[in-house]
Amino acid sequence: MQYISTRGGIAPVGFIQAVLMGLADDGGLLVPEHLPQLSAATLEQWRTLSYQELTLELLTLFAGDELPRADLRDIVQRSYATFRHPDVTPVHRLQDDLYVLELFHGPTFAFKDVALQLLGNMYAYISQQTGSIIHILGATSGDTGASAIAGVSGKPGVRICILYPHGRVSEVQQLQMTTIADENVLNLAIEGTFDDAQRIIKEIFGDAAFKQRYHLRAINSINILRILAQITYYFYAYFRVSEQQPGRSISFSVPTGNFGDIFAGYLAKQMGLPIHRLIVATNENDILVRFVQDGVYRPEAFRSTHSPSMDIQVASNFERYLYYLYGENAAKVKELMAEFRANGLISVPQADLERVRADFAARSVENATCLTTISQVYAGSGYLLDPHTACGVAAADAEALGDITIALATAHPAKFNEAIALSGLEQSFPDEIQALFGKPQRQQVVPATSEAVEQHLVEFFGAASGVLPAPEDVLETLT
Ligand SMILES: N[C@@H](CCOP(=O)(O)O)C(=O)O
Repeated sequence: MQYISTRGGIAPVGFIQAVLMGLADDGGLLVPEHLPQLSAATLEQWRTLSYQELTLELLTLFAGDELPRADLRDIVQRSYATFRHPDVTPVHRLQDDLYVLELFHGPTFAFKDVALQLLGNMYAYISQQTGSIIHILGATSGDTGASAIAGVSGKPGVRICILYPHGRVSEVQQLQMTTIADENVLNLAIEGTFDDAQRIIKEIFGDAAFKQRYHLRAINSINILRILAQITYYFYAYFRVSEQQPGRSISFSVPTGNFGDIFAGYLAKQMGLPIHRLIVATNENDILVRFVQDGVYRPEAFRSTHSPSMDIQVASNFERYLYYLYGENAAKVKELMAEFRANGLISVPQADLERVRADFAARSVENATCLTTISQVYAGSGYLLDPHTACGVAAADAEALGDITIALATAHPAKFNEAIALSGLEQSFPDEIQALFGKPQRQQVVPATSEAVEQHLVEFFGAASGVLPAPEDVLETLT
């Protein structure tokens, strides 16, 4: 399997090069050259696989023979051995036609662990096999940062710097990042929003000389492995629920900010998993909902909400979706992204919008509805939703598709004690989270500019960058 850019400006690269490249060198995003198509017979065979076995089958399709299957199996096994549930991502029936897919059983209690445990182990493997260093730069609105740090912390050959919006993540999210004592971890709290943080890392990754000098790697969902690893749970959940509800049409409701999680569902659908619709569930930062409704993708004023991980205006994976919406036409994507840079919007005609709506429904959920959903679901079932999952459940209710709907439970409520308290509810913290309170924190507050961040990176990554090679220089030792 080869990987190409959504903007068509790079020569195809293999799986490991794609993981290492992160953002494509032409500023686009990497996508597989073709999407594997799965027959009904294959789906039937896969139905009985464990989560780990299913991940191995899916990843083998995308990794080809670039790394030995035994090594890939070992990476997968170690990645999910850290989860607290034997099913890794179990489903829970909440109401008659509504299930939640619990994605929060990993080390940091958020869905990001599913992909970031794997990506962390993949980076450590590449570093070990090639004797090279991995320097990671990532941006977070709260969950990715903690998961990424947990994925690599303490792993030799890997250093990580995370940018997050100062004062705009939950207390627990901040503690999960800043209480890590590992010297390989640097937290920069930037004076801006998540969109500023994401813009800064794209600018830095776009500076080819800087990226190369400091061997920078991505852990955000601009990295294609993030998306590929998240495909598994759509299959796994579909198999579990369709066993219980044979013959029913199944849709997914996905709380989304950066369009990465729902894009993984879209790929699963494109590969042949018979998902009916994907519901885009946002908070009041509703750029994606307005796009599905009006065909216009245009950022508006940023809003702080009870679901801070989705406080995002510019969704980085939207570009990957445009690539598929326009029949894998990289020239068209390049033109649309240039239009976005020049005019601050992308507008699609009605005929194209109909194709969007064949796959997606969309709802934004106001702050007040988010809180009432948490309290009402708790009153009705005793099940405590986190505020992001509450957006997914509220969007599923509002859409009333008549299907079985699986709402992705993207985080554990303990990560968002502020919103739970505002819903009038109390909760006890899992031990791992309780232990964070009162620990010393390490973070530096920096202005929201690439220059300010680059200064810190030079200091943090600088010394090691000159000593050890980049994996690309020694990649043949892997194959
Ligand atoms: N919601 C995310 C924002 C970053 O998204 P990613 O999927 O591209 O890593 C977060 O919690 O950090």
